[in-house]
Amino acid sequence: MVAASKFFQKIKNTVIILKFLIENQSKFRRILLGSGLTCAAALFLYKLCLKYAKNFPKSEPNKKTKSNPTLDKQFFHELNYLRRIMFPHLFSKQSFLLFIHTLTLICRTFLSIYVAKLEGLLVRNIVQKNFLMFAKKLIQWLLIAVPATTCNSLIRYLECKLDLELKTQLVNRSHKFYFDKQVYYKIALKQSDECQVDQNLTEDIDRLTNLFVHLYSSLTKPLLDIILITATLIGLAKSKNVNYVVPSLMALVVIVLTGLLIRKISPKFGKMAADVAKQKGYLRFLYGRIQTNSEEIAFYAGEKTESNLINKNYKLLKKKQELVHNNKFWYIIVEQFLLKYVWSAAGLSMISMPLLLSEKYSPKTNLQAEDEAAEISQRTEEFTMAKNLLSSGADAVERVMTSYKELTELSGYTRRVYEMFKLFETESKNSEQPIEIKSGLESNKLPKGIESGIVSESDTQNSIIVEDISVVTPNGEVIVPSLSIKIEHGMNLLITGPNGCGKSSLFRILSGLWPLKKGLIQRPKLKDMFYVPQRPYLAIGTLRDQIIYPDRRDDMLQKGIADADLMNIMEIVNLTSVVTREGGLDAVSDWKDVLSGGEKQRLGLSRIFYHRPKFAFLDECTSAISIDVEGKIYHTAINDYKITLLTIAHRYTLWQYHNYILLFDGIGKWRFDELNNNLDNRLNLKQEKDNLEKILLTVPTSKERLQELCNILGEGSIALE
Ligand SMILES: Nc1ncnc2c1ncn2[C@@H]1O[C@H](COP(=O)(O)OP(=O)(O)OP(=O)(O)O)[C@@H](O)[C@H]1O
Repeated sequence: MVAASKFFQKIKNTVIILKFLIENQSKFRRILLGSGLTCAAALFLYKLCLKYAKNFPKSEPNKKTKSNPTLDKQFFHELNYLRRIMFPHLFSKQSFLLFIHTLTLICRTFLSIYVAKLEGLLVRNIVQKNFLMFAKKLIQWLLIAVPATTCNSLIRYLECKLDLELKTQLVNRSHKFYFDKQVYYKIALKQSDECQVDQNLTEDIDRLTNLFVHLYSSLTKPLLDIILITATLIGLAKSKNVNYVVPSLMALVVIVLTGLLIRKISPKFGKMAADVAKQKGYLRFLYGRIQTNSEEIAFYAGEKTESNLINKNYKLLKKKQELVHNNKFWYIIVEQFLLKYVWSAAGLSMISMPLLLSEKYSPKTNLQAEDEAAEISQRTEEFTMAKNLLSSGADAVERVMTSYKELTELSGYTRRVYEMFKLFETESKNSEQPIEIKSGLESNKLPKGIESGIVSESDTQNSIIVEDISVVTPNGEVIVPSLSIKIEHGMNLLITGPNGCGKSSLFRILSGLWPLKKGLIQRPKLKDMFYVPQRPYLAIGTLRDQIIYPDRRDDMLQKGIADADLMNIMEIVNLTSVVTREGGLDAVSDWKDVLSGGEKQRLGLSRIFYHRPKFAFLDECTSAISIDVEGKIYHTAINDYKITLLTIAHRYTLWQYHNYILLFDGIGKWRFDELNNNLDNRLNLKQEKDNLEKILLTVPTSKERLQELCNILGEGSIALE
């Protein structure tokens, strides 16, 4: 109680001193004193908040070496990179929309000033009881509402339109990169939680353009408002011969100090936004995996493991989002205190100052009652107008300041989208394009100075020539150091060897999916080579689309192929019953789920009869097909369609359709032999080898059992000696 009374006594004394000081100073000194006190209070507040800012909940420390997205040089560089995509040139549609948007924003500002003036006149006429003028101004007020509301709606419409246009620009450019030179595949190879292209392509681009357009409006219009309103207020003060320098300085000091403070205490919203987006992307990736592998997971009853993983990651996302909300909670308290209350106090002081302190507005003793009424109404008009203008100005400055939060958020999305484009660019640059040749290329004529391997392709090439190539995985692991083979058209090649010896990798290199690190490949163009994997990809669309993939119906018609031809193909692969069952070639279904494993493989094989390539790479694509249908397909492909088959297979039943064999030993060596002459003999030897392998594999367990029996019987054994 004693302390409280002492505190109030101190305040009372300070007020008395201040009152004394104010009353005994000239008006100019009073103004100086007022602004000095304001500055001191602002500085005090600044220091207080800085102290508080030290205890501000900070975001988690960044474990990675990568810099956090903030408003630095890097951010402006990244934004400029994206700006060049969003606004391709000065006279683009996007620039035009931005121009119109800016014009509308300018119009809106002029309208605001006009409305503030009109409101002042309305109040003046009320105070003067001038009904006629009041009614006239009221009609003017209603009339101006028409362009004002149109302007407001137009601003929002143009914002949405611009947002959509900018998004389209970014999406188009990213699709161009993504699908060019099979960048999507190269990115999938390095798929990690660092690289979330699907999240980048959908949510991040969306948020980026939203924030960009929103920030443009909430920065341009307020800045324009500030300039025009300040000019109008100064003009008003000048016309009334009122001191405007001190209030302006006061406003400047308050704005700068609060601005600095807000910047200082602002948490790293940019990094937080990027973290949340990344975590969302990862969660999305996990959900996607469950959908893709639902059957396998269901067979294993792996729900618990999967749900644990998802729950764990959801908790992480929740934690990251909570961090943002907690930071926003504290930040908004300080922001609102500074921008709403401190500013209002400063604004009220600024407006009242001319009225309270100016000589012009001091009460005059010798005025007539009528003159006094006129002066009061004029004062009211000016006060109302100044108050309106000032509050619009304060709103504008507040919007600029609160944009800081969004600006840091924008930096987060800018970083993510920029990094996605850079990744696309890098992968696209790293893709080696085959050299197109008209006649054969010999290794002794290879261009000098090229360290990687060379792939050459031509329309007339009727063979696949592989000269001293290395089979190297994208991780740089050498599987086969040197391989040289020549496959002429008509030489059906069987490729075999243990798991992981590089069979499929050879196909990947021949198809250009993996880069060739060493050696020379001469091959036909990709359209003359067709790959059929063990699990064929089934596209979204009709049954017809599955057979002709990746062609579309238009391409099919252009090639002069009719549905009847497709039905013939279905006959070869024994799928006519499926066409009938599913309701014809136009039937649409989720083919991945409605077809059996064997049906999917047969559908995958039907594509070689549609595309009729020179060479077909068949990668264990008949493992689920019955032997008779497999035979029919191979027979038709080789004899009727003259397709040269390169088959990876472990099944002996397929040997008979091939005349050459490439055998990998699994430790980097290989053998290339003719199969025709000694096929039966070779098959017999192979079977004998397999049988012996089976027997020898059981030897250790047989020995153990024999030893046990000897122990029980108390006898010895010659086999154990
Ligand atoms: N995308 C990849 N990135 C890195 N290494 C890979 C990739 N794909 C395959 N490999 C590795 O390359 C090696 C050869 O794989 P490949 O698929 O060619 O084997 P394969 O001979 O076809 O085996 P299988 O008979 O089991 O299909 C394996 O050790 C495998 O781990």
